[in-house]
Amino acid sequence: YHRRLRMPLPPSVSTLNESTQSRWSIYADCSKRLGPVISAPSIFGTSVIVLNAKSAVTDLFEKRSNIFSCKPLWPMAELLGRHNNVGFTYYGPRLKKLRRILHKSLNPVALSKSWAYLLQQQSTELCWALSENPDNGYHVVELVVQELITRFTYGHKPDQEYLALSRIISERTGEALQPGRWTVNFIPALKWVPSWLPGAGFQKWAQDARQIFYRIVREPYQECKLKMMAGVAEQSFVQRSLSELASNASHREEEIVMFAAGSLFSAGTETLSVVLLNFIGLMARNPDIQLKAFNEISTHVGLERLPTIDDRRLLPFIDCIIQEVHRMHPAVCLVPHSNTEEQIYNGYYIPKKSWVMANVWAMLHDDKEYPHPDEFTPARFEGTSPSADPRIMTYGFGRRRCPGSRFSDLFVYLAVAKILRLFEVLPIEQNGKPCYPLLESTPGVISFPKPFKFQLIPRPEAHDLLLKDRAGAESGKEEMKFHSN
Ligand code: HEM
Repeated sequence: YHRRLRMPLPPSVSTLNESTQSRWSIYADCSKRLGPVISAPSIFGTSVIVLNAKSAVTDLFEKRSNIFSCKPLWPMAELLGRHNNVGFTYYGPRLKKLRRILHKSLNPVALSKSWAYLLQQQSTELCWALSENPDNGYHVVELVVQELITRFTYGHKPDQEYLALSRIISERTGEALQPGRWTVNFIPALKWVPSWLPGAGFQKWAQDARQIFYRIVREPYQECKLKMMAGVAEQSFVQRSLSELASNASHREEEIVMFAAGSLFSAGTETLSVVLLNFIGLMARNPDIQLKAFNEISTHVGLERLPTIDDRRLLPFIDCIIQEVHRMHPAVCLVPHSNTEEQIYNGYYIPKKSWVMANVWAMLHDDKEYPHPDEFTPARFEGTSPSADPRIMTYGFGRRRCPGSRFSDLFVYLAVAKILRLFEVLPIEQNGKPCYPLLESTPGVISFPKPFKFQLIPRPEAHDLLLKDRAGAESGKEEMKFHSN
């Protein structure tokens, strides 16, 4: 009470008119007047603090990570069972176990030893699928990324049913998180109200979604276990993690593997698709940048083969493009954390269990750090220090930083380098005029570009190179097979 009386909350943004501007850019504008730390209209009756500067995010999410590594409370999402997912798990021993098991399969050594093949193959598949079905390019990107994540997690491609159920869960989760829609989000005790009571229809709605959620988490996991017992499981996150567990592992330990696996589809597919779609859209608007990248590949890798992971250090301009794509359009513009204790920061009071959001978009559009931030200029990253790299921010912070960042970054590199080697990306034409992708983003937690169309013009030898790469990948497949007995 003493602190609460003496310290003010950060200066507040009174209204949000999201019809004309996204929330992150409204917060960025306000912070120019009010300072880097502001408070926004509350969500579910809880204080919302927005951090618009890198220094504030470093001070709180990194230096005070013991306090700021929790996630906000989402009672309705809990009713859907989503608190079992890594991204919704509150900070504590369970989260540490989940992240430890993910790290075992996603650390740099595991990546180069175990997943190089999958990343190489699936990035070539992306180029092949795009060349086969260019009119539907936007959805091709999403589908290939979904295949990548499911193959990594369970060792096989997703079937139509799994994709359909995952889509339902993603939509239901979005609805569960809608501010103001559910009373239980304001009064968490309603979680315990039985579904037969009048007015408790939300319980039935949540129960249906929860059953679907548990199905998509349990069924592929059980299938992978059965394949392991039969000795025919492909290498995957589940297969690796289970084979490392002791033979007398408890049910709880197995559950950790199951829920860590069940988190990856929702955490990895949309974010990764967004980055690739923004890349393609930005390329369609920037032919000169494509040419510069193609020349870099032609000079340092040659035109006889596709770029590989080992070529990465030879292609600094490709990396500049990737950094600039992340900077222009971060996949997650507002990254929410929560604090387990009340805090004072720069003379302001931050109540316990606030929503504290890092405004990644604001930090990456700060014109002091990135002059002319609305212009797509990959060359701004030529020779810059690693501290300017936007990926320090776009993959999150402190103890919650994205565990899939290295895996994802390697895939983005391979996809970008291969697309730039194989194709020229052009806008489609309408009435004889180029129709450039607008790349307006949707307002959700993950900011997808609105669907757009593009054309791909093959560069020399593109088709032959793709055929050769696919054949090579197929013949190396046997090495991936895992026989547990
Ligand atoms: C370009 C693609 C991606 C981007 C931009 C991205 C970004 C993020 C961000 C911003 C967070 C929240 C971090 C925080 O709260 O501070 C996060 C969390 C997470 N990401 Fe990613 N991610 C990507 C791809 C992936 C992939 C491919 C995987 C899995 C293989 C993955 C797995 C996760 C998981 C499990 C979490 C939850 C971590 C936790 O809450 O402790 N992500 N990611």
